[in-house]
Amino acid sequence: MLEIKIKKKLGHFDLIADLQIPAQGVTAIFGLSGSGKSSLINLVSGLSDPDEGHIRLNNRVLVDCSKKINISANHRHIGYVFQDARLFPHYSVKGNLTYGMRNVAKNEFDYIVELLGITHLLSRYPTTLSGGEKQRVAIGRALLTDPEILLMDEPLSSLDIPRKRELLDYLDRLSQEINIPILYVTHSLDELLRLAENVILLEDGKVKAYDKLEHIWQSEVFSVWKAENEQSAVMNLPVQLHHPIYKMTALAIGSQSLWVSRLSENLVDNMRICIYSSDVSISLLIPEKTSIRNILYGKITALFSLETKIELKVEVEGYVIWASISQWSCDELKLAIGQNVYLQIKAISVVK
Ligand SMILES: Nc1ncnc2c1ncn2[C@@H]1O[C@H](COP(=O)(O)OP(=O)(O)OP(=O)(O)O)[C@@H](O)[C@H]1O
Repeated sequence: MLEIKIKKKLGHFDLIADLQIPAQGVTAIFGLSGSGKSSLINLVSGLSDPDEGHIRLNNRVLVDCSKKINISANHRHIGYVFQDARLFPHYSVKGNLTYGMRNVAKNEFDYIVELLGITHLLSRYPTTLSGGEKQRVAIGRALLTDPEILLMDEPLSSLDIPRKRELLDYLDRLSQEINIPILYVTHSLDELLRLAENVILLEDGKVKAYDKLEHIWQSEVFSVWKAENEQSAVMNLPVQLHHPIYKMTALAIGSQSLWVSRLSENLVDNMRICIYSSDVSISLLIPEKTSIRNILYGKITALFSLETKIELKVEVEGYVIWASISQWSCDELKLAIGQNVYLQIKAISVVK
């Protein structure tokens, strides 16, 4: 566990955080430019010092202002990946990887190098690598120092979109396979959806929210980040079964099922999905003889009237799904809070 309880004066505001971050999975630090994201992880890495408070990693004090303890950055056992790879230009990829390497057996080295897809690059020099390849080497170098936590400060921000997607795939795999917690700074919704389990939402140096991604996504404070005029629901659902004939997988939403495309043959326990309100319509009777596979039963819990449409919040066995319909349909069906309805879901994006 990483415990952060600090105060730090930053230009026109104070950065204040009181957080307990789990010792596994990806915790994203999310917020507008200038909200204090990099400053927060710089305090953890030891690149800067808090004015007040303490930071502990797995019960080990990294810094404690009241006790005047401040462990230097190289002794914190922390891996850091910056926006730019910062490789040593005069060392080969292998030289970069082994620089600062600690407690790593040969088979572990091979495993990390393979996981990051850089085995074929070992004898190359940084100037001959693409941006994405450089970042993969930088991640490998950080991992090979045997860190207790990996800090990543917008590692994809300097890459073009195809390279971003490619590296995102590696990061996704990495986060599932390695047993090191990752503190990941980003202001990209794509990266958040794909990688984060927990999210720290920063605004002007203050923690506005800290919760599981699925909860943050539904929260009022997060609404400004989502597409204007369109609601969406993100859910992490357990896999129920794979269709024996069609490449579809059923996910359990309480006692009901949602069918989604099966993206890979790998068996996973859970899948994260996103459903946009524009893909959901409402029926008062159970729809019959329809091409739509996903029909759920739920209860309307809120109704928001927008300029051109109505957004309905529907609760399905504890999960929230949004449906977007016209004022005309809403009036004709006489929809109201507390009413039970069938949701017809036309499309579901499988996030991971
Ligand atoms: N050493 C410093 N002295 C004064 N102000 C600072 C210092 N470091 C950071 N700041 C200010 O603190 C605020 C937060 O900066 P920080 O780089 O942490 O934000 P950020 O959320 O990481 O932004 P970005 O997404 O643009 O990287 C900014 O207004 C910045 O100008």
